Amino acid sequence: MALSRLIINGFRNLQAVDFEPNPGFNFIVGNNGSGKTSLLEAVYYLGHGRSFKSAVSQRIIHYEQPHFTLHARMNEQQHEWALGLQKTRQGDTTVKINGEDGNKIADLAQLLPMQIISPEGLSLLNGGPAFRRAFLDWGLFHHQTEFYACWARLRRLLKQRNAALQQSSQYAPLKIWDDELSPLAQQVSDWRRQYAEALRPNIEKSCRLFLPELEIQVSFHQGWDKDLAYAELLAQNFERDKNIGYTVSGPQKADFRFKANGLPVDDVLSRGQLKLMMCALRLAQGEHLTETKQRHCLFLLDDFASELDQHKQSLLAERLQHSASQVFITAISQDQLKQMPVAKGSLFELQQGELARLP
Ligand SMILES: Nc1ncnc2c1ncn2[C@@H]1O[C@H](COP(=O)(O)OP(=O)(O)OP(=O)(O)O)[C@@H](O)[C@H]1O
Repeated sequence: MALSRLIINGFRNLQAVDFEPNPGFNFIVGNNGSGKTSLLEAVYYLGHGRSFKSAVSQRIIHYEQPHFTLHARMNEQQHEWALGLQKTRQGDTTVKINGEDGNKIADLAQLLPMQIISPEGLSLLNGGPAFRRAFLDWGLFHHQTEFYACWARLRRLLKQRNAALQQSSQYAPLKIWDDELSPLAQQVSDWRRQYAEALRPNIEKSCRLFLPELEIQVSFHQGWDKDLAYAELLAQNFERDKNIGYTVSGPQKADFRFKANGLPVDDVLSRGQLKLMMCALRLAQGEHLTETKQRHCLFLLDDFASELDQHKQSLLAERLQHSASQVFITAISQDQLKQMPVAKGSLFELQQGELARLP
């Protein structure tokens, strides 16, 4: 999968960007504040319907514009898609696929599997479990067609159960929710466990390459005692859940933990090592998608050179090349791209939100 044209209007300081990306490497250089991260953020927004930087989409719209629009032309296995997304200051979102309205963000996300490696992305390793659940669920979204609907239904049921918890003094009225909720929770957990297991060899291989000095262990935790059926646990925990006011255990608390030499990675790894581990995980997930679904992720790398020594930079360049994916890489200057195969890709420069192709 590769974007063959990208048009960005009114997105942060990118007033009118229109270019034809290289199907391989795209290097974007520019001074601080020129719009490099914003360009990656725009591509990410198109594939996720949200930013990786800002929780409030209105702040992303150019100060003087009523909306932003993103258009892309995308090719995959001899098919071409025209994708469009517009977000207004009022919060309305329009998604168009091949000129047709009424599509959802999930439809765009399905077409555009992508991985981001950015300074914010370190939260995958040093943030809360929600970031690691999102990592697993990204994989399931692309591997298991029923996952998205099942997880959405489960989340709705949990919300309703939490509201009911505040009103019931007996367990009996909650059992109606729990009878529906339990099999869904069990199913989501089974899928997550299976995916985590399937991904493990890719993660181990990738970590051995990027962090050969460390023994990395990965483990999946489903969010409740694995020897207990979820329905049983909900009934058992009723009093505790009622006192706290919400459902304490379950798939909404699952985690995918990483240890280095037996210790939590966020405690022992340097910042550079954390970045390498993030690269290893993202590349492993992309590689697994290609192996199992014959699909290529798009890779977005913000501030590629920071924290990495030259050897690791060239290792990352090599792995990205090996992935045969389309890649967007930002750097302050061409100097920082010495370890990258610049001659094989396209080089662009951003100056105050204006993009120009360099020879
Ligand atoms: N809603 C907005 N409208 C217009 N400009 C904005 C908006 N939000 C942010 N900006 C500006 O857009 C510019 C682009 O920021 P961006 O983070 O993309 O730069 P960058 O090239 O990645 O910089 P750095 O190298 O410092 O990371 C900044 O000057 C920022 O102040």
